[in-house]
Amino acid sequence: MEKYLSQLNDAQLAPTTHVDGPLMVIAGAGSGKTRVLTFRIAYLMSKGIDPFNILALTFTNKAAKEMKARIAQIVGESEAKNLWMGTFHSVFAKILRIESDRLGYPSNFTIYDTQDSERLIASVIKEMNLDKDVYKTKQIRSRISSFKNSLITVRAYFNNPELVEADAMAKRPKMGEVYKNYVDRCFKAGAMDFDDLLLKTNELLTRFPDVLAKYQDRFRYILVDEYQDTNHSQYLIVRALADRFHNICVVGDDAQSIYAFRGANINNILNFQRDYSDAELYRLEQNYRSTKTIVNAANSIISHNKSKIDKVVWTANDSGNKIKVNRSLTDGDEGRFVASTIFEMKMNEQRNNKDFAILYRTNAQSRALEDALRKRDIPYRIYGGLSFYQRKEIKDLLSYLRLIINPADEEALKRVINFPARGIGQTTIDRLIIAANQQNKTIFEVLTGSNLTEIGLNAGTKAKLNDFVIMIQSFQVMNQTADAFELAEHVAKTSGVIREFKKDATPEGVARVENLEELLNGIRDFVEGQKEIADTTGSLAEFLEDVALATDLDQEDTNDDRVALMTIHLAKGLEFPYVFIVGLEEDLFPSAMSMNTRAELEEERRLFYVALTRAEVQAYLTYTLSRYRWGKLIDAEPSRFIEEIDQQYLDIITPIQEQRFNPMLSADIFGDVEPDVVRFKKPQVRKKEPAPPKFVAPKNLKPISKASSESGTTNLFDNKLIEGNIVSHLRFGKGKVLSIEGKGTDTKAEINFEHGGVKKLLLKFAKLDIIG
Ligand SMILES: Nc1ncnc2c1ncn2[C@@H]1O[C@H](COP(=O)(O)OP(=O)(O)OP(=O)(O)O)[C@@H](O)[C@H]1O
Ligand SMILES: [Mg+2]
Repeated sequence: MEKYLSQLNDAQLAPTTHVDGPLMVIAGAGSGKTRVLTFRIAYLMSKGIDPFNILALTFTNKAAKEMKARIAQIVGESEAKNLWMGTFHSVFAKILRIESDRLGYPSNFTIYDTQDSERLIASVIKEMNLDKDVYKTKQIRSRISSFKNSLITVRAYFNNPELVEADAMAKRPKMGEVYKNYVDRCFKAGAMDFDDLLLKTNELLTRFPDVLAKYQDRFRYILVDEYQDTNHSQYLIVRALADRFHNICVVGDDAQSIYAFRGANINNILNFQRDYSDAELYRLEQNYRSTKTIVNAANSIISHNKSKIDKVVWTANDSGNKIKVNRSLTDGDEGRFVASTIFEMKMNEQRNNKDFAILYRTNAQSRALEDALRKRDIPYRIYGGLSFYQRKEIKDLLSYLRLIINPADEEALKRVINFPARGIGQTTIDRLIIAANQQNKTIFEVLTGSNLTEIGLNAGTKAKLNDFVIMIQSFQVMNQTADAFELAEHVAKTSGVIREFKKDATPEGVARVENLEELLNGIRDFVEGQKEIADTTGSLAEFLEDVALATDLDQEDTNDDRVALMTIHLAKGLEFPYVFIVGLEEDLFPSAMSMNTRAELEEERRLFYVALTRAEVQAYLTYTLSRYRWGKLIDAEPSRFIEEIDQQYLDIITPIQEQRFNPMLSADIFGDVEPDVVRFKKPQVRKKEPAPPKFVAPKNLKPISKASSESGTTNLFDNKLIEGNIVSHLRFGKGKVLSIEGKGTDTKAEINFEHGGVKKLLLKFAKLDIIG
């Protein structure tokens, strides 16, 4: 039997080695569902199934990457890279590009992010002369999003009197027209929003039976992780694709369904056996992640939910410490408690920053925590929130790049036509939009093909517009030969974007310029990465796709040593030795907005279950007696969830801060929390199975030959790089050379990197330092 299969228990082995026919694994947190999915893919490949025929859908791109790296370790990189693996959005964006002409879209369609969609909606509302206090952009966008996720097209909307009436009742009688205009404008701009990526895939598969047949034939084996959180649109796609071979494997946990508010439908689990009458159902019961205390406490919490599939979760791990519950006076105190506990644990237990996660219900809670971590010099990273790519300066430059690839992209054009200011006013832009609407053209087409005098523009304005068009066209010409980095750098300079931000000498302005430089670095990295990796091509279009589909968890390199801060929603599927769940107060968690019905409250409880089950060794629950919310200090009450946990698993910490509370001391590094509150015994957790053979660089290795100059490319193919060398790479970190093949400028090395797994690099491009 394959060696890796010995890393599974019998219950896990059964679904892993189930090859043909539908199967579903329903099991509690930490029981190895994701592991089963990963190993099953390796197993299918070992049975001769072509990786091109396997489609695996994950919750984040990061999860897909990790899964692929794990599979590569088992079956080899060259095989693993042919798997179709990623989020629903990224996989189907790829397919939509291939099939775009069927739907009348260009293959270089832009993907609008939430911000682009909101801007377009705001623009439509303004053009329609509607009251923006009634037609609120965010509300309209989320309504359109839910239409799309329920596959309610514009036509279906108008054919549905209930929907029309509901909007009339809500004093938004023009909702349907706003929806229609928004959809038309996206289409004309050659743009899809996130929800379109699913909606259009459904349209593609229903309207074109030959396309459906093609992908049914391609994806003979389909696997879906976190199945409990698929929405209706995703469900239909999966069902259509699996309809021919029925080789569909879904894994999930109804107790972790936390996206109902975004349309996730728990019935997808319940209906699985109805859809596939021969479906095999597997259950896993043993949790490998957490201590007995955590597993039992989580079980006691979820037992309060009425609607659930009953299941057993137990663990052979040690009991571990009780869950610590800490009360603070204010959110500032809560932050200080968390920071000093982490500080102490690092000192006493030699823990790393990345062993800790702080989970909260809402992004707004991060500020107090950040302040406290900063005071203790504890490095942290916030996931979610405004991502790098949504910052103003970044979007400005990206909009130029988008326009090069897709000149129809209306949002990109509106963003940069007068940025940096070149004397093209709002009236001119409004006239252009009207002309484009009347002539059924894109704005760029109006600019290049129309008689601009006819639409009332004077000679001066026309000259300015002409300069703009010529600039964009010159970029397009350059795009045919230059790589994405050369082009982006040229655009940043020529367009004046960098110059504009450099004028601003405030710290904010300086930070913006740094961010732009960071973006350019990122593009350079991307281009070099593409050049290095054999058999791939890199282009500006590919870079933009990467950016558009980056999810909140995918940002930057996540391997460095930092405390993780994120909302519980984002933490799904992850695990950390130490987990703080903060802000456990009524109206915050459970959220005040989710307590109207039992169903909503049960979803909050599942969210709490997800949070608690992220912890491997120790969980902390914290709440405060007062908290700043909506700009004022309000009294808070402990969350009902704390009471609902079987109390034998809790250790209520004496709230020493109250006795010692003295704001003057709060900056004192040891002054705010009594040390013995946080000096815990060494947790006795059963050592888990040996970690997969991940490369770990030997400690204290000093570079012995610095092969690369600061900026130059290393010519390592004529250096004597040999198998077994330890090398260091800018992006992938340290790695070990597994093998070398080819000669001269074609020399390639297969390297197992700390960050990024096994990669095959062309040495003439690879920037490597030999360090051992
Ligand atoms: N048979 C096993 N032996 C040892 N460790 C295991 C085994 N099965 C799973 N694990 C480990 O237990 C942890 C939880 O596994 P995994 O993440 O696959 O669970 P899951 O069911 O997907 O959890 P979640 O519901 O949170 O997504 C991981 O660290 C995994 O490596
Ligand atoms: Mg999982």
